[in-house]
Amino acid sequence: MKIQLWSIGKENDAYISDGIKIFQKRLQHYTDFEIKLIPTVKQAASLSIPELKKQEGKIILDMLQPQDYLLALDERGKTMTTLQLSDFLQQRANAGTRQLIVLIGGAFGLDAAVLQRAQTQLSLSALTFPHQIVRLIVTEQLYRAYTVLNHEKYHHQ
Ligand SMILES: C[S@@+](CC[C@H](N)C(=O)[O-])C[C@H]1O[C@@H](n2cnc3c(N)ncnc32)[C@H](O)[C@@H]1O
Repeated sequence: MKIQLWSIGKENDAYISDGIKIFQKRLQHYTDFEIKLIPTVKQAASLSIPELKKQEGKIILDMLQPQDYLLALDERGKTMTTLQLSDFLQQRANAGTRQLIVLIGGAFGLDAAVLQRAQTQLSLSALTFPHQIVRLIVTEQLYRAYTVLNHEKYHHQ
């Protein structure tokens, strides 16, 4: 199963990109993993935040293939333990999902139409994190989940 991490926003700051590189490289031992950054829609004076989110949402919906499984990161979503995340990944692979899109919103979050398209909305916590930090957490958590599936000594209960 291919996993693509899509994230709205600018390039990572150095302190984030160093961490992501470490876990991305490790994760790639287990699965085909790619990160795609989607530039933020420029906030023109006439564009309200809901309009901006809608435009970003349209871009994402156009990028998605009908058969893609969309896992959207949203603080109001459901929480999972690391073991549940591993089970989720195994279930997706067993179900024949060819491409799992893990999506992180921009500064104003994800549009309602995108959240509706998502088969799963995942919350990392009730706290709001900056999207760059979410990129790092998600990459590490995917790596952690794959070490569980591969019985590697990384995750300790
Ligand atoms: C700065 S946050 C956006 C906050 C926005 N005000 C909202 O209500 O969604 C940017 C993105 O990071 C992700 N994010 C931030 N905190 C999160 C959390 N606790 N759980 C899951 N995703 C989170 C979401 O994808 C969110 O769209």
